[in-house]
Amino acid sequence: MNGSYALMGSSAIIRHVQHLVYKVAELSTAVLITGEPGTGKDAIAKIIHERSNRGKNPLIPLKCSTGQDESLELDLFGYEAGYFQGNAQARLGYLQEAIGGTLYLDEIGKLPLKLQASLLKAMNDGMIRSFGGKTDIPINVRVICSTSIDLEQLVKRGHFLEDLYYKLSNSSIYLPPIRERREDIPILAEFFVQKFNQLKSKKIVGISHDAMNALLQNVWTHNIQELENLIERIVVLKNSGSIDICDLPPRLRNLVTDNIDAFYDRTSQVQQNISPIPMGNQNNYHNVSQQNMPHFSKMGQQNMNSVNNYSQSLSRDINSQSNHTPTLSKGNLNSNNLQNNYSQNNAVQNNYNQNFNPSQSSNHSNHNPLARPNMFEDIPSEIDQFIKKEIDLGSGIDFYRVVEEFENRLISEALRRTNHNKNRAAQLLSMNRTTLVEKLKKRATSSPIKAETGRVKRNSAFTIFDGLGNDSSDFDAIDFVNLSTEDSAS
Ligand SMILES: Nc1ncnc2c1ncn2[C@@H]1O[C@H](COP(=O)(O)OP(=O)(O)OP(=O)(O)O)[C@@H](O)[C@H]1O
Repeated sequence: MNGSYALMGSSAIIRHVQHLVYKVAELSTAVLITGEPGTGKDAIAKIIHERSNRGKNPLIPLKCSTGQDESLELDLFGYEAGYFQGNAQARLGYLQEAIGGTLYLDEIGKLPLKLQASLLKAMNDGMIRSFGGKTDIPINVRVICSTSIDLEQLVKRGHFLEDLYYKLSNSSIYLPPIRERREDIPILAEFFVQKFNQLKSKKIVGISHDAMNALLQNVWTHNIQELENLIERIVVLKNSGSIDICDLPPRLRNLVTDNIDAFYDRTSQVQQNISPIPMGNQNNYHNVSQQNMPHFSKMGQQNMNSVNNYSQSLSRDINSQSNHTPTLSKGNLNSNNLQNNYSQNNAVQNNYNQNFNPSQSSNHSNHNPLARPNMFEDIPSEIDQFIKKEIDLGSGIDFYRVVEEFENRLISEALRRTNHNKNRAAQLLSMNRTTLVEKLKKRATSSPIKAETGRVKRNSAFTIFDGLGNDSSDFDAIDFVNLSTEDSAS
């Protein structure tokens, strides 16, 4: 939990996360932050705490994956003097230390079941009793948790308390791996160069095109942490100049491609292969992604049009930088300086965005699987078609029906894209999970026809929008069935 308090990135995803961070910072409820290791969960927890009205009070971190069950329990609840034989001194538990502030439980999925129950009780009662204590102590503590394991799976297997899961996941933030938001790599890499320039008193001026090209194509199994460690190592070994391809480790040097379009096409295949794999299967995930990594040509190729365009457009664009890059900057790590240095690098980011993010560049508009500025961009045209059809039929438009259709379509699409994970679907739609569940319940009770089996058949509204080539009939049925089981508690 040390280091910078800045949240860097310009992808649609990171902007969405920033939005969620602002929203949950205003609340006092528990927060669950999910994502693979190194995606920035600790950083987000810190920012939420800093931005909340508890920000001036302590943020107490506890890693649930370390220590024995008993010592974790003592850490959390504390003990009175004389509780152990020969132990004279009392010790305050973390829950007490965090009073008025935040307790951050890292890797909550590793918390033993017995302790999960004690934590849930403490959260529900707002009271704890230390070991050897005779009275209950009121605690006003916000709990933020993080996990890189899929808690839903743990609940299903009986390794995690369902009630605790629902209490925590009411406000949840998912951080996708960096390979799903590669647009953020240049900005993060440049940010880390500045960070370690300051910390190590170095004067590295930036990252060359070839080197950045390789960074963009790496798989980053340990996500941002791996990128940060790499940049730190390079800055330590170098004194000045820019980071070039020869400064990178050999496995990265081989990633430079002579054809950036080929890279996008190949990466698209990789992404299609890996995206549906749930968080819990990270090992499989890495295997799959590595198997499918494209074979890039060796370094030194110069015909990377996109990259060359970058340098030509740099001077042209340097004066027209937008402020769209979210930077949540706080804290003690000379963040002002970092931000100042960093803002100069916005130019670099935007140029990389233009060259590597085809959604912002007409040259590549059909290629980019990496940037997802608008996850639902295909939906408005479907709605347009639907409206046209209604008008053509001469029946006019039923305003409320069209609005309802649009809402249904967005919800269905979000669920489909998240493999029916309601937490993530709610995140995609920037709505609370409970709101989503309510809407699904309404949808289930208002129109669908229940079959004898208890499953729910799609109503005609969904058929109208079945134009994506995806058979969503099973999906709708499964979705409503889930409602009566999984969601009845929430
Ligand atoms: N968006 C970001 N902008 C700047 N730095 C970031 C960002 N996300 C993560 N980092 C940095 O990357 C490093 C790894 O992030 P962090 O420790 O928060 O990840 P994590 O998901 O909590 O990892 P773990 O699961 O291993 O605890 C930290 O130094 C953090 O400051």
